[in-house]
Amino acid sequence: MADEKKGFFSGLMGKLAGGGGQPQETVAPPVTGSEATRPGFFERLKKGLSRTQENLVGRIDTLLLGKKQIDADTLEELEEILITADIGVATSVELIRTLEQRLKRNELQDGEALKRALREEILARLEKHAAPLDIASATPFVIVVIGVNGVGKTTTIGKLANRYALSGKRVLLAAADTFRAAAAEQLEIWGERAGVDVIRHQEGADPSAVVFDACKAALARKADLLIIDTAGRLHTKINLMEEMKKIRRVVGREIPGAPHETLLVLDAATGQNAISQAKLFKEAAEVSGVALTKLDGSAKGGIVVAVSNEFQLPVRYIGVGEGVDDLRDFEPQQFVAALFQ
Ligand SMILES: Nc1nc2c(ncn2[C@@H]2O[C@H](COP(=O)(O)OP(=O)(O)OP(=O)(O)O)[C@@H](O)[C@H]2O)c(=O)[nH]1
Repeated sequence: MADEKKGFFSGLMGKLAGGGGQPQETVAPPVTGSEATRPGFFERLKKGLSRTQENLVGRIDTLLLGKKQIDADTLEELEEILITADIGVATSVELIRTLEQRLKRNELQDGEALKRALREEILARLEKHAAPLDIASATPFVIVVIGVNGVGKTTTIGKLANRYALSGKRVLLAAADTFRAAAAEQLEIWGERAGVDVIRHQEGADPSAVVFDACKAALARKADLLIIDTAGRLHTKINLMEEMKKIRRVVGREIPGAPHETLLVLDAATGQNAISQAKLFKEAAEVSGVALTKLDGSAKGGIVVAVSNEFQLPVRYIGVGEGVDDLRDFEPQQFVAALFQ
């Protein structure tokens, strides 16, 4: 990690520990530096995915080493690798069935052909559900962000705010996670950095009231994008459903057609746990897209495939680091190229 990045995060933590009254100078300068001094995103993606690459492609290479011929046993062993690389049981079985067909058609002459076929099949599944968010499709475009604690929800909102503000969009943030004061404070710090206003109330306030004010403010200030941070907790499914219903009702009443996106943030490093969260949140909260964080340093990047194929949820963004420019639109071609480098 770059020193300047550490500088920002210790600054941010220091500011949080010291309470909200500290002067703004305590926040260190931009996190990631310019693109000129950092490797390009594809390089960072490749580096970030290196453990997943080892866990998946590395093990496939070992399996294929010295194999003269691909047969049913090879595919059986491959299935086990796919499952343990967090691609998910259903998707792994589906991939193997397709490869079996290709084997029967004599399309898998050797290891290279098998790898190529697997890459094509994974890409086809990712592309089927890929759909980058077009925030210009409505004004203001409203994103409600949900996800359990610690998955990188606030960081993701901060990165999005920064990115869209930099591209000239008028962005507004709403701190509707009113359960913890720290959540709103953290959001404000990201807001300050991005030069974006944050609508917040006191700790313990009704999240819907924050949402109501934020919608009014977004309309009055002619915002292009309103991002709402919610507690989105999963105490019980009923609780979450009720909270989300209320928020959606308020948003929809104030801004017809909104929310345009209910974005679920998942921590890729939690593997199967993230898969369970996707299932539960999809049932309870009408999730329309996913941001997968912490792909860097995780061996469980296969869940990108599981999430989109099993739950038919578009992966909108991927996070490959703590830096402000470490969150990007998910691009299947680029992802698969980085994985099968
Ligand atoms: N390595 C890495 N770290 C990340 C990424 N995204 C977020 N983080 C880190 O994950 C930690 C948790 O992020 P938060 O944004 O505070 O998570 P949250 O979901 O808002 O959590 P609460 O505030 O507790 O609800 C922070 O230390 C972030 O810097 C990522 O893509 N890669």
